[in-house]
Amino acid sequence: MKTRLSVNVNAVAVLRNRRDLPWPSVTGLARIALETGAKGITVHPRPDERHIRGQDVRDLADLIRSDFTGKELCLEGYPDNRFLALCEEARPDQVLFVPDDPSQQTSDHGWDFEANDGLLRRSVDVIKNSGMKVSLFVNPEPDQPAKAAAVGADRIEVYTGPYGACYADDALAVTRLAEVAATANAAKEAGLGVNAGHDLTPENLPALMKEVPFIREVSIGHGFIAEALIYGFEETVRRFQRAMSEL
Ligand SMILES: CC(=O)[C@@H](O)[C@H](O)COP(=O)(O)O
Ligand SMILES: NCC(=O)COP(=O)(O)O
Repeated sequence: MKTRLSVNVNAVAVLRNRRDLPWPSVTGLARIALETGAKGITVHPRPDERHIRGQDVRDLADLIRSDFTGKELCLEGYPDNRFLALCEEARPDQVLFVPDDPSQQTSDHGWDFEANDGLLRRSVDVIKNSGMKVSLFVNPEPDQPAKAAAVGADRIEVYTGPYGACYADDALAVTRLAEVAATANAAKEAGLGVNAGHDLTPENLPALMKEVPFIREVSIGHGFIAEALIYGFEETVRRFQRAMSEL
């Protein structure tokens, strides 16, 4: 089973929103990524619409549904009524619930399952009853996947930010990678699919894929856009695929 690459295009919307103009085009660049071989698009429509807006979600859902059979849309967000309503409207293939406070700069931690048990059970039910996959963002701690399974998740997404941040410290990277791998193995034992995301790059992906070859999907945004500014979207998809040994 090959690991799927889902390109997160939040940062394209950051650039687009600098002016009251429709370029760079979120759907246009998503199309290039999908035509080049990415298996999906991920977006995080945050409450303040600092980057991805509700209309971007609708446009991406229409694009993938009409032109890219077999490719997937993943929506990420905190399960408030606004986000759940957007998921019901757009019907993505997968929803990732993250515990983000609206004021957070980015997603930088997984769920506190004890404190959010009722919210997660209700929200997971809403999405699964509508026929969409549910993934829950978890810290790289092996006791977390069982808690995700207990509230009904289909998958977890292991937060790989601490691993990605070790780009200059090989010893620490080994430790952080072991934490990710232990969490992924615990999820597999709990019968959950395993996704991974946050601060992944062509440099840190090979070791991750070697250690955890059963990852179903990696979603990559910040590192993807950083590469694409140098190499362009098409070549950057290929660079990530090589790093994932897809080619
Ligand atoms: C869930 C995750 O780790 C990222 O997709 C995050 O949602 C990115 O959000 P920003 O692009 O707003 O930093
Ligand atoms: N779920 C992770 C994601 O979609 C992208 O995270 P990042 O690569 O922007 O850190």
